Amino acid sequence: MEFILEDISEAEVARRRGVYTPLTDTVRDLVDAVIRTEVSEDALDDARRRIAEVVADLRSKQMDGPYGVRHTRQNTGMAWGNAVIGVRNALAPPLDVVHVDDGVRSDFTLGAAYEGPPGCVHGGVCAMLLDHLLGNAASTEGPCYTGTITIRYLRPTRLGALSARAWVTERTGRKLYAKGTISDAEGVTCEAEGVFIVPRSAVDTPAVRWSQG
Ligand SMILES: CCCCCCCCCCCC(=O)SCCNC(=O)CCNC(=O)[C@H](O)C(C)(C)COP(=O)(O)OP(=O)(O)OC[C@H]1O[C@@H](n2cnc3c(N)ncnc32)[C@H](O)[C@@H]1OP(=O)(O)O
Repeated sequence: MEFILEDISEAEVARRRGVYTPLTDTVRDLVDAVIRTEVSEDALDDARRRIAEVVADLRSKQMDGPYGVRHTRQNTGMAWGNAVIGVRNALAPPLDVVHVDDGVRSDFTLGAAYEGPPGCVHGGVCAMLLDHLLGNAASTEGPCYTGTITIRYLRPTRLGALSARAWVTERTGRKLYAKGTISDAEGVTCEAEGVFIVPRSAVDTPAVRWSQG
C-alpha cells in the first residue's frame, strides 16, 4: 500500500475538484434515475445505448488500476476514488467530513441507491460510513487502518437527511480506540466502536493530512 505524491499546487487541486465534482454528481444522479425510472422499455434501451457511448469515450484514455490515495507536497489528501468521500466516485454519497473539537462530523443525504430494508439505509452502508468516520477521527496524526469494528443497530435508519460523528476515546501505542454514531432528526440510529491501528509499516510515512483536497 503506497500513497502517491501528486506534485501539483493547491490551486490545481481545487481546479480539478471543480472539473470532476459536477461529472461525478451527474453520474450519481444517473444511478438514482435508473433505480427510479418508469419510462418505456424502448426508452430504456435507447438510454443504455447512449450511456454505453459515454462509457466508451471515458475508457478511450484511462489509468491502469484504481486512482489510489494521492497527496500534494502540502500533504493535502486526494482520496478521489474512495468509496465514502471520493470526488471521482459516484458510489460515494459523498461524505464531506469536517473536523470539530472532539473529532469529526458529517451531514449528508442518502437516497434510493443506499436502500436495504424498505425505505431504510442498508446496514452495510451504515457500517461503511461509520468505519470511514471512526478511521478518519483516529487518523489525525497519520493513516491508520481498521483492526476491529462493531456496529450496534439501535433502530432502522431511514433514507434521507442524516448526520454522523466520530471521536477517539483512548490511545495505547499504535492502537486508537474510537466511537461514533449515525443520527436522524429523532436521534441516534446506530453506533459503532472500533480499534484502529497505525501499521508498523506506516510509522515512517509522511503524515498525509486526512482531509479531502
Ligand atoms: C485522504 C483522505 C482519506 C481519509 C480517510 C481516513 C480514514 C480512513 C479509514 C478507512 C478505514 C478502513 O477501511 S481500513 C481498511 C480495512 N482494514 C484493513 O484492511 C486492515 C488489514 N489489517 C492490517 O493491515 C494489519 O493487520 C493491521 C495494520 C491492522 C495490524 O498490523 P500490524 O501493524 O502488523 O499490527 P501488529 O504489530 O500485529 O499489532 C499491533 C497491535 O494491534 C493489535 N491488533 C492487531 N490486529 C488487530 C485487529 N485486527 N483488531 C484489533 N487489534 C489488533 C495487536 O494485538 C497489537 O496490540 P498490542 O500487542 O500492541 O496491545
